[in-house]
Amino acid sequence: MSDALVIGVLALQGDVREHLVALAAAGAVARPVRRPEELAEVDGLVIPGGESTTISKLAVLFGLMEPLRARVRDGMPVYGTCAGMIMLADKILDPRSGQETVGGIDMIVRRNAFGRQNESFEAAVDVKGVAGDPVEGVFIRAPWVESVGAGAEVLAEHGGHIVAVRQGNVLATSFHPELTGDHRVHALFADLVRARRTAESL
Ligand SMILES: NC(=O)CC[C@H](N)C(=O)O
Repeated sequence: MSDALVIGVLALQGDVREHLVALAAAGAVARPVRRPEELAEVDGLVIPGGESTTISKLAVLFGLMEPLRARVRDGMPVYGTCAGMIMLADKILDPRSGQETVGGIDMIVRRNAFGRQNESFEAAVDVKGVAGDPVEGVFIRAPWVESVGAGAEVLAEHGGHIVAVRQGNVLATSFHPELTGDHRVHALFADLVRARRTAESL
């Protein structure tokens, strides 16, 4: 087995390329994942921003929904941004009919909570676990987290709303660090993936 840390990006829809670049900058071998066989080969996975209803539908269509749930249950580290955060919520407050999630974080999210596309904004966000200056948060039709259960840890808030959460190896942010050139959140995630791999090989 090679020593390289292999992190996939779910490549059904959304800003896949930006995550591949950010993960490579964080020291991982980054690969797009579209098929269950590709999912089986990665140490960790990013679910990008995009449109959660579309990603959900395509995940079912490509036969990825159950394998995704199984790997998350099994402890594979996963990081979701924006639509990806929605995919990792155990519950959506306002799902489109038939919209499913992978789940993994005991939280309830509200889609498009920060407003429409033209109300997108940037804000400095202090993220627990990211040292130094606040992260520049890019919010694009972003969800927020209405509430978290006991197992989930809030990592950041903006305007009184929860915008970053972690539960075990599952990490989610309402905003898009992959769009800023600041790779500290991806580095934090790569550390999670590395720690999990080390734990597994003991
Ligand atoms: N930038 C984004 O990922 C937007 C998310 C989108 N509003 C959704 O519901 O999936």
